[in-house]
Amino acid sequence: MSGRTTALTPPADAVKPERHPDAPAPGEIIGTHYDRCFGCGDGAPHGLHLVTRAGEGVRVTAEFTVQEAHQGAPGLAHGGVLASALDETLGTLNWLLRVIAVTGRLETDFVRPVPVGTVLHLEAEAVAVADRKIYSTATGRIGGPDGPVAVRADALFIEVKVDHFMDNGRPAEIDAALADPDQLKVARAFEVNP
Ligand SMILES: CCCCCCCC(=O)SCCNC(=O)CCNC(=O)[C@H](O)C(C)(C)COP(=O)(O)OP(=O)(O)OC[C@H]1O[C@@H](n2cnc3c(N)ncnc32)[C@H](O)[C@@H]1OP(=O)(O)O
Repeated sequence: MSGRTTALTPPADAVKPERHPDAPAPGEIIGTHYDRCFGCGDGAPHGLHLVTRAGEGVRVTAEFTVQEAHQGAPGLAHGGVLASALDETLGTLNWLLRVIAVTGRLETDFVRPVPVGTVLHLEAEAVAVADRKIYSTATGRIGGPDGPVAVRADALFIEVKVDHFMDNGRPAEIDAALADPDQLKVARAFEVNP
């Protein structure tokens, strides 16, 4: 039984999120948006290396294998790492909406312990939009995509302008990302859909 805060209940005037016509097709892998992203980047050695796929509607699925570097208690995944996996999966929904957004609130239930070596099967869905606010929900299952729920989260993402990253990120990484000759990579590093 989970008690959500009112901040995660969509207001009465919220609408159903609409998948953007140019969103990746269902089944398509949504590649990493930034090489050094802890959630999905290949250049983050202890990162989660999450592989996310577009689903139907405004849904995504992802898989994350818990590594030794992700432990909290001996042989068990750290709760913060599991919350990160949920956050990353939820964040990827914004690619399907073609909206730049950041996590404002993330409420996580830890239902079952997750041992090292486990594949966490994640699924997320955007459920409502109200102005700049995007309400979404996610689960992480173990033992297979239809296995028992080990973690779940509800989240509120807030739409931002690209300036959010330019104004607040450390200049060294911003400059390095902007210097990439691959314009697609530059756009994606700042979470702008191509
Ligand atoms: C593929 C991509 C993968 C992405 C990886 C996963 C995503 C992430 O982890 S992003 C990183 C973590 N998040 C952050 O760093 C965000 C830090 N926070 C901020 O920058 C700001 O607080 C920000 C942008 C969220 C909101 O600030 P601001 O733009 O000034 O919005 P503000 O006017 O305060 O709020 C807008 C609305 O959202 C609501 N809101 C804002 N924050 C919250 C919150 N924490 N809880 C509930 N409601 C909130 C406000 O109440 C307001 O609602 P209303 O319009 O009804 O009055």
